Amino acid sequence: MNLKKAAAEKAVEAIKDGMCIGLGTGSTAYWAIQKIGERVREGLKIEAVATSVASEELAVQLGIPIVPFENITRLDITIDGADEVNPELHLIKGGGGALLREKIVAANTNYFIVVADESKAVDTLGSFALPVEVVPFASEWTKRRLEASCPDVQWRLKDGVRYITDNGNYIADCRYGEIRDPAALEAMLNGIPGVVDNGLFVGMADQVIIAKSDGELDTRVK
Ligand SMILES: O=C(CO)[C@H](O)[C@H](O)COP(=O)(O)O
Repeated sequence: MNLKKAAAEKAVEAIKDGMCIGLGTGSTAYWAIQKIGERVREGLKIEAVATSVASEELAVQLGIPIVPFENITRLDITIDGADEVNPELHLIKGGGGALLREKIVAANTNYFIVVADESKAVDTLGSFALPVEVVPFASEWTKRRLEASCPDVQWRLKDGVRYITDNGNYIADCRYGEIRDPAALEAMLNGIPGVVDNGLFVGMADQVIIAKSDGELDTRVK
């Protein structure tokens, strides 16, 4: 059974004619975009904004009408994946490098649905390295500031060179081990000059759908 697909397809049931939809990024959001594409081909009338170039390209291929974010005044539902989800529905996101656009879209949506397989459900956030988006200027200085609170900070690489986000920035992956106070850490990191944003999504998810290997869908709401 494809757990990511099961969770994603359940979330897509919430989408209705006339809605503006935020499209997430990653291998779980992929299945949501595929299902939305199928429903659009069957006649569903929606508009969408994407959280990454990759998701936008996929949506266009599938015939989903993409509009510039600036052109819309409301976003009804966003469906996106996560790297970790804790019992309070706080998240780590950004494993796919799209955390900044994902956070902007999630922050401006009326109802943010997170879809995941059961491997993403954790008691305490932090085993997954927290992605922090950093501007290239003085990036080593910013990294040293990150190292003051985190024992293991690594630049994300792609094909042996620094990974560059859709916004032209770097990602520092920060392995905290355990994040006891996600809200405090999120605020502290975003207070460091040179940090654009980080992958902690605190209090943003309205609903989380977790697909379990026994076939059940565990739906949690805020
Ligand atoms: O935050 C993300 C991308 O920036 C993804 O939603 C997150 O990494 C989960 O990805 P996947 O669904 O492939 O496991």
